[in-house]
Amino acid sequence: MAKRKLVLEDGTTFIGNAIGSERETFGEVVFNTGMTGYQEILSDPSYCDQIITFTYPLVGNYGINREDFETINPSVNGLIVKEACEYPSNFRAEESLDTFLKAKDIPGISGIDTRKLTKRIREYGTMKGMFTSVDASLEESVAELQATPLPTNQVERVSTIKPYVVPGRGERIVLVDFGMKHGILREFTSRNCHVTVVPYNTTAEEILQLKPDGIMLSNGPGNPKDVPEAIDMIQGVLGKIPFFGICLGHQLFALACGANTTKMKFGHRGSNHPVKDKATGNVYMTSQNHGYAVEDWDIDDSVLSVTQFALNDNSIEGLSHKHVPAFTVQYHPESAPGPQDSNVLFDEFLTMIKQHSRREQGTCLNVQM
Ligand SMILES: NC(=O)CC[C@H](N)C(=O)O
Repeated sequence: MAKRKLVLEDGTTFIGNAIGSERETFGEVVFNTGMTGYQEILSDPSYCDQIITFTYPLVGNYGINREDFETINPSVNGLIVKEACEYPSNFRAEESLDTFLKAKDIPGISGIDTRKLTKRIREYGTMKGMFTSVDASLEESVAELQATPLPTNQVERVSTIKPYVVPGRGERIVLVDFGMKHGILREFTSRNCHVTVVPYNTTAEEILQLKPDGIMLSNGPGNPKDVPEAIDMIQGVLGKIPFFGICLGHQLFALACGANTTKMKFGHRGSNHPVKDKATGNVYMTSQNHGYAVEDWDIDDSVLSVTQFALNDNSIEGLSHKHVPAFTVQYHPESAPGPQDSNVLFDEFLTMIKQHSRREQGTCLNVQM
């Protein structure tokens, strides 16, 4: 098997086996602690431009199937694993991990000590890294890594270019696609909603013209501050239509309400992050994938309530607006992959929509009287 080298910007090197495509890539190296779900994770557009290392030592054992993609065009820049299974065994498997990586032009490296790599990232924070040939000069690679900034503006690359409709007989939802996981769309279609998926830069006026009952702000890659058009849009529709936001959608909602976001040291990526709901005291196990978080110290508490927080580091995991129907979570209630403890949030959103429309109708009746 051909060899490949992973170089980090601090000069740490790992030599392993080349898997996937031949491409020599560069990206932010992040780790995911999920024990399963590699297909969903590799195809989650929120990982655009990043190189993912799995802490679970065996990846690929149940292959790749047709149903579990979060998008069919993954934008991840690389994969790092301890052991990549060559011969998957599962009734749903249609191809091996390596075949999939080659078909999607994603390079990877196997056979390295992913625990050592993860400990390094935990200690120093996420770092830039690149795949090179084994005999490439370390000095040159490190100089290149240090001189090359991480890419920005990923949302415009992964969002849909044109709006499209998935018809249904229930509530009319406008789903703003910042790099949407298809799991979010599936949650609405399974509840019979009529979903219009729109590009990330759709304006408030364009959304209002669609007369939605509710607006869903999707997850997405990169820094929320790279998407100012979405912040304007949110300010333009807030209070007119009920809102629900997930992950990047949560961060954009916070920015639109005057809060701030900041980059975390190494983020939250995994399938078992405990989150506590302040009102009920319930703890949910959640699926997470984020490198930014809403800062808690400058939230205007006359506008926003912090509804949930992470038990691992106390960071903000949920927000709701104090005066208008809008709430958001930092984690992934659609799971895909991960536990489904918080899936009920989609039902709560549909209940919020019904209550809002009853209130609006009540207001109209009062006006007529
Ligand atoms: N999954 C997401 O939506 C991620 C949001 C954002 N890109 C972050 O890393 O924090």
